[in-house]
Amino acid sequence: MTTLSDAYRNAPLLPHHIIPLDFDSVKHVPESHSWENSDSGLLIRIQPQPPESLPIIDLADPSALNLVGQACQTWGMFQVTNHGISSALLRDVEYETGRFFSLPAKEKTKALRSPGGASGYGVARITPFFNKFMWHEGFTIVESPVDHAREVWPHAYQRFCEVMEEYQKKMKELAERLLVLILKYLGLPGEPHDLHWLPHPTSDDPFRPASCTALQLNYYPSCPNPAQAMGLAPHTDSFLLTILHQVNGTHGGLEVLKDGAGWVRVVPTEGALLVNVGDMLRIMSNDLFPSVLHRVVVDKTRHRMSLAYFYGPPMDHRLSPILAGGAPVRFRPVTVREYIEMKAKNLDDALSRVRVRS
Ligand SMILES: O=C(O)CCC(=O)C(=O)O
Ligand SMILES: [Fe+2]
Repeated sequence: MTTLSDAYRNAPLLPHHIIPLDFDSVKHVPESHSWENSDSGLLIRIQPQPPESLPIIDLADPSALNLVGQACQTWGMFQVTNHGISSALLRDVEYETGRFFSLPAKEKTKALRSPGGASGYGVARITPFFNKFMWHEGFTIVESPVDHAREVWPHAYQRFCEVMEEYQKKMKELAERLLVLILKYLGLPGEPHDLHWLPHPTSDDPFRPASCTALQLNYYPSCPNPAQAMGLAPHTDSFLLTILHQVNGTHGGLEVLKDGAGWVRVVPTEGALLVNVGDMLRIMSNDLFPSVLHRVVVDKTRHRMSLAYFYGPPMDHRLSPILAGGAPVRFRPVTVREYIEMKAKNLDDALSRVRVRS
């Protein structure tokens, strides 16, 4: 079985594309992190639209299937309540995430991601595609964080690992529950034999192939001049679904590029989780669902944390559009592994490389 690390091994990163700035040590935004004069023009701040337009869906609502499907189609993003993740578990992951990021830089770098690795501490994986660095630190967990956590806390790593593993387990259940709804909405018939990695409604197959997942802990320190900085540059997520928990109450920081409306601020709803469509679901939906560009802006006085759980099919699964009603095929088949490798080398161009018709 191939793993996420195998897919990244062919696109190793340079050390300066892994080690974050020691944000505690700077009083001004250094040139390396100032997007103000960058030619990308990404920093244009468009007046945010009213936040209430992003759908909030109660998963206990009998019409959840249609509401989720429609939100995927119009926004590619929505918030969910009644998601089954306890507030105690959310508090625990927030605490453990904060415990890691509040360590001195020297301690955090003990968990540094290796150049060709998928997991560990480091800058955002999209960094090499931009000529400026982001106001961000990340910690990626693929399955168990134990190897890296043990480097940081040789005698106190267990709690961190237990909490992160429990959270991933619950996130996986939620992702699969959402995916079953979404695939039904797309008109997928009863028991598709090529999607046997999804849970069966009545019997659990112990030999079910492992889906490809990762948990990304994000930390955005407060910034002396937020207008110059970029928390996370615009990108789309690669996998089928991302489930995002935004920590720090309601002040937000995430913005989504909405067709015709510009950058719209996503204000977190207390207790809700945010779900967004990734490129792989865009492929499976034959372009019906957009995988939307999103970015993060930073704040002068408050740091922000978020936890993004990425869920995809097993690495060897061949993604191809589910066709209802004989629509023309928009994407050629591609394996999960091929797509992740393409994205690691081409970022925004990856999707156009599998597109056969626009
Ligand atoms: O921090 C956020 O709100 C967004 C994080 C994100 O987009 C990601 O990790 O891919
Ligand atoms: Fe993202």
